[in-house]
Amino acid sequence: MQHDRRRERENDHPRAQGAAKGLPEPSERPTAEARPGQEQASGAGVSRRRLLGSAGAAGAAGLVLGGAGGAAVHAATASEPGTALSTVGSSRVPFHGRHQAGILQPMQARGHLVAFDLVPGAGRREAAALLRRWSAVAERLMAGRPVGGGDTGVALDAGPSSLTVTFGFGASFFGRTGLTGRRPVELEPLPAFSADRLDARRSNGDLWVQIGADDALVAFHALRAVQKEAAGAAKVRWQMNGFNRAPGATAQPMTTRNLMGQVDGTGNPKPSEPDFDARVFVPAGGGRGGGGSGAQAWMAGGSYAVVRRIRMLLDDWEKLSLAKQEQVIGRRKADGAPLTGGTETTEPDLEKAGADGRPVIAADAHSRISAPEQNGGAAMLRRPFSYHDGIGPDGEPDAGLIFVAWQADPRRGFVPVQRKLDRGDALSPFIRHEASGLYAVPGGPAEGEYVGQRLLES
Ligand SMILES: C=CC1=C(C)c2cc3[nH]c(cc4nc(cc5[nH]c(cc1n2)c(C)c5CCC(=O)O)C(CCC(=O)O)=C4C)c(C)c3C=C
Ligand SMILES: [Fe+2]
Repeated sequence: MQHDRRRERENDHPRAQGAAKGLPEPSERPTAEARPGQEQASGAGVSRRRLLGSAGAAGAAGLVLGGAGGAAVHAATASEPGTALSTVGSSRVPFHGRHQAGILQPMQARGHLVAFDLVPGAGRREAAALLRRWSAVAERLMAGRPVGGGDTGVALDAGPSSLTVTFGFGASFFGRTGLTGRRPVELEPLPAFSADRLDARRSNGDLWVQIGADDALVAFHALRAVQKEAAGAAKVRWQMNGFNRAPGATAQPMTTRNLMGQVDGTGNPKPSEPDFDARVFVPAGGGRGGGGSGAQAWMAGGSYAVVRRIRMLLDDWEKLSLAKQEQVIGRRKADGAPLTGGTETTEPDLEKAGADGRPVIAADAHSRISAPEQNGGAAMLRRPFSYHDGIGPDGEPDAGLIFVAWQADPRRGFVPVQRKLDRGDALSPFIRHEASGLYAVPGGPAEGEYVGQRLLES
C-alpha cells in the first residue's frame, strides 16, 4: 500500500509527469512552454512589433497581445524593435471554463486578496450588476487587454502574466441579497479553534476576490480595476497582499518555500489522482448539501476557499536549530524529504522508529498530524501566498502565510485537519491564526456568462 502511494506521488511530481509524457526535463524545455492551466498569449520569440504589425489578423485569430489596444499599442510601437514578450509576460489563463481560474494554476508570484461588503441599500440586483462588471473586467485583463476607458495604464507594456481573478461569496452575502435559501450548508461558519487570535475586521466579508499574477504591476492593475468597479455597490472590508517565488527563479520548477524556509505544498492532492476532483470541486448537482436535499446546483464545478492569515513568529522559529525545525515538520528543510528518508516525493514512513525506539517522524510533527491518512482521508488543495507587512507593533516581523485551501466541503477538508492540529501540532508555538474567511467560489462561467449568474439569476 505504502509502495503504491509512493509510486503515485513520484509520478505526480511535475518533473516526473514531464518524464512520463516523454517531455524533456523542465530545464531543457523550450522557454515558450506554458505552465499547466496556462496558454501562451503570443509566440515567444515573436517580436511585439511583428505581432503588432498584424494586429488586425492577430485579433481575428484570437491571439492576445499584452495590453493591446489604444495607448498600449502606442507604447509598444514606440519600444525597441524586436522586443519579445517573455514567457512570463505572455502566459495567459482562460477566464471561461468548468472551474474558475486561480485554483488549479501554479501559484503566482504576486497576490492580492480582498473582501468586500455590499453597501447599505445594495441587494441582489446591485450584486448581480457588480458580478457582471467584475467578470467583464476580469475577462479583459486576463486576456492582456486594458479595461477600456479610464484604464490606469499601470499594466501597459506587460502581457497577461498568468493573471487570474477569482470571485467568491461569504455566508453574509446570502442574507444581504435575500438568498438565504440558496446558502450552501458547506458555508456554515468555521468552528472556533483554541489557538485562534482572529481580528474580526480582517475576517469574512460578503464577497471575496483573489487576484494572482506573475507580475506585480499586472496584479496591482487588476486590483485597482476590481476596486473601481465596486464603487457604489461594495466597499473594501479587508485586503491582504502576498507573494510567492517568481517563475524562473530556480533552475527547474520546484515546490515553493514559505517564509520559514520549508518546502511547502508537497502533500497536496494532484490532479492525476482519481479522487482529486471529488476532494477539491463540488460535483454536478451541487454537492452533498448536508445529505442531498440542500444541494446547491449553482455551485457545480465550484469549490470552497478557506482563507487564514497565519502569522509566523519568526524571531522564535529562527532560534531553533535546523534539527529541531525539521522535527517540528517531520521533513528535511533542504529538500522537503520526509525524515524517514528518500526524496521530496517519497511517502513518509510513519511507523519507522529510531534507535531510541521513538518514531522518526514525531507524534506531533505537523506533516504527520495533517496527513490525509491520519484524518479519515480529509484533504485540501493548499495554494497560499506569503505576506510581509513590515514590523508589527510588538516589534516582530508581521509576516507569515495567507493560507488558502480549496476543497469540495470544508467540513471534510480544513475543519477536521485544523481541529487535530489545534490539539497538538508542534508548529503551533511558532504560528498565530490572525484572520479567517470561508467563501463559496462558484464554478467557472461559460462564454457569455458572468461569475455567479447561476445563483443570482435563477
Ligand atoms: C488546517 C490545515 C493546515 C494549516 C492551517 C497549515 C498551516 C501551515 N503549514 C505549514 C507548513 C507545512 N505544512 C505541510 C503539510 C501540510 N499541511 C497541511 C495542512 C495545514 N497546514 C496539510 C494537509 C499538509 C500535507 C500533509 C500530507 O499530505 O502529508 C508541510 C510539509 C510539506 C507539504 O506537504 O506541504 C509544511 C512545510 C505552515 C508554515 C503553516 C502555517 C503558517
Ligand atoms: Fe501545513
